[in-house]
Amino acid sequence: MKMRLAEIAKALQVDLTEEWADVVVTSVSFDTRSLQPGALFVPLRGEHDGHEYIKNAISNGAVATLWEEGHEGTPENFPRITVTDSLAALQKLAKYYLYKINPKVVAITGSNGKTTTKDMVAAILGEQFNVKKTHANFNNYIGVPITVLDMEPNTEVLVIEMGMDHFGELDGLSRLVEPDIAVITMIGEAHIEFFGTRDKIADAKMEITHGLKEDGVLIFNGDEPLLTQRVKKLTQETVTFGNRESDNFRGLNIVSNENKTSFRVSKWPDENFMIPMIGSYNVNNALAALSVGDYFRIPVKLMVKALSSFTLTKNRTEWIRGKQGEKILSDVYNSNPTAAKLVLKAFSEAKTAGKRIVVLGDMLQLGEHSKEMHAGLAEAIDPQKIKEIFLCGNDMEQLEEKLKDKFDSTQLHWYKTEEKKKLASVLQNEIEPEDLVLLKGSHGIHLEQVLNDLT
Ligand SMILES: CC(=O)N[C@H]1[C@@H](OP(=O)(O)OP(=O)(O)OC[C@H]2O[C@@H](n3ccc(=O)[nH]c3=O)[C@H](O)[C@@H]2O)O[C@H](CO)[C@@H](O)[C@@H]1O[C@H](C)C(=O)N[C@@H](C)C(=O)N[C@H](CCC(=O)N[C@@H](CCC[C@@H](N)C(=O)O)C(=O)O)C(=O)O
Ligand SMILES: Nc1ncnc2c1ncn2[C@@H]1O[C@H](COP(=O)(O)OP(=O)(O)OP(=O)(O)O)[C@@H](O)[C@H]1O
Ligand SMILES: C[C@@H](N)C(=O)N[C@H](C)C(=O)O
Repeated sequence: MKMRLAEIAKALQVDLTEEWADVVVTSVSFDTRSLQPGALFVPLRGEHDGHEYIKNAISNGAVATLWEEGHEGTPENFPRITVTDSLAALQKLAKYYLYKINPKVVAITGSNGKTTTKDMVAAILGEQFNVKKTHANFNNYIGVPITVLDMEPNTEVLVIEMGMDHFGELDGLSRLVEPDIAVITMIGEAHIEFFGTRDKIADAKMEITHGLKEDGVLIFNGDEPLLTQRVKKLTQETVTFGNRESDNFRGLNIVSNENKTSFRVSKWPDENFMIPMIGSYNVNNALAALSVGDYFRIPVKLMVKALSSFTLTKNRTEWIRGKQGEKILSDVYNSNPTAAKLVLKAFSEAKTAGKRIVVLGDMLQLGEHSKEMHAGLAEAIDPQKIKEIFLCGNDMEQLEEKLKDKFDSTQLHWYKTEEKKKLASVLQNEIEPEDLVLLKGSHGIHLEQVLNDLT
């Protein structure tokens, strides 16, 4: 971006000291640890208050800052815009910048598959448009405005991931970006602790349509009755993807192995599609992305090409070579029952001359039924396929109990969350070069620490 402070102050409808009017901002940052020279610093509150880091911001090259009125430590003689609430100002500035750049907006949500679908959509649209996509998993009330403000002036399409774990969050994000296309990948159990039922998760996910333009489109998983029921109330056009005869984009002839998944699509029966990743469930993500590409009239041959070589954000079923030559399937960004069962089943079919070893971390935010949901993973763990299991976290102890009749004590290990180092050490001694290792656990369990010990 390139905006004068005078323009930013006008967008925020606040006063500005005249001498600072021509200061030019080229980016916006809420974290001095990654702030780039030329940035407008936006102090936000986490465990600490971002205002404490103003000196770091200045030394790292910030040219101006937002500053909440009444805050101590005001940086005298440093360009600042005084606001009531810096987070609200960040969101308001994002809204202004979005209108200024005026891209088409594709908003993506769902219990699983948001990031994967976002990456696929960006790859497909990138064949013919200047695309800005969400960085990593920046998908909330901070991440979305930061993504908007990170757009280049020539951005034609904004592909934005939207996450939520409470009612009202997607409502706010949707009204902020006013999507032309909204995508709901699926309804699972992620964050069910805060909703109680999948039914209520579906209600929350439908909030993504609250800002959807009247001539916009909702693209959703037609295999999900919780969605097919709810979309009937919409005035906007709807498009479905999935595995039903009636779906606009239906997956066919799906063949998946550890490195790639090939499939066909009902709309283009003569085209062979391939995604360079394990897991037939990822075909639904690809179908959602193809639905978006079709809306933008991307030629199918370009969509085939884009999907065959797209770059997936790290730690989503990513194969990594371990120290001993083993292959590690890293799925450590997050976990919930649907995702865990699906990746366990896909991993169980991966070819190997050695053992398949599974490391499962707790699935967080599952609420009152968490323990039984953890035990329920047993249905996806076949002792004929999985030779050794390492479990990490309080609720995974339920799964250990459930598996004791299938695995003996040399094959089944449970550790507390804080014992990851010990888990990694024992695991290291079990691993042989031909083995495959799956790592899957919630963000808060931080299995990436085990991954780091193995690589
Ligand atoms: C407010 C904030 O910036 N938090 C980030 C900060 O967290 P922390 O509490 O450690 O901040 P501090 O107390 O250390 O610092 C306070 C502020 O000062 C800044 N600062 C600090 C030190 C310094 O030297 N310089 C500084 O400028 C600092 O940046 C703070 O602003 O740091 C963490 C580590 O980097 C960040 O992780 C944290 O970011 C939070 C989590 C955040 O929301 N970041 C967004 C950009 C984002 O989108 N993050 C996503 C994850 C989003 C997510 O969880 N999505 C959910 C669904 C939505 C749930 C919603 N209810 C919610 O609460 O988010 C999902 O399921 O996907 C990501 O990073 O992946
Ligand atoms: N369509 C899908 N259905 C079920 N599980 C999926 C699907 N897509 C991905 N997954 C599983 O969810 C994991 C996370 O995928 P991805 O990061 O794309 O989802 P996400 O919705 O962004 O997740 P999070 O909200 O945790 O960031 C994958 O590694 C895989 O295990
Ligand atoms: C990424 C974050 N919002 C999230 O989903 N957290 C899970 C539940 C966790 O803390 O593991």
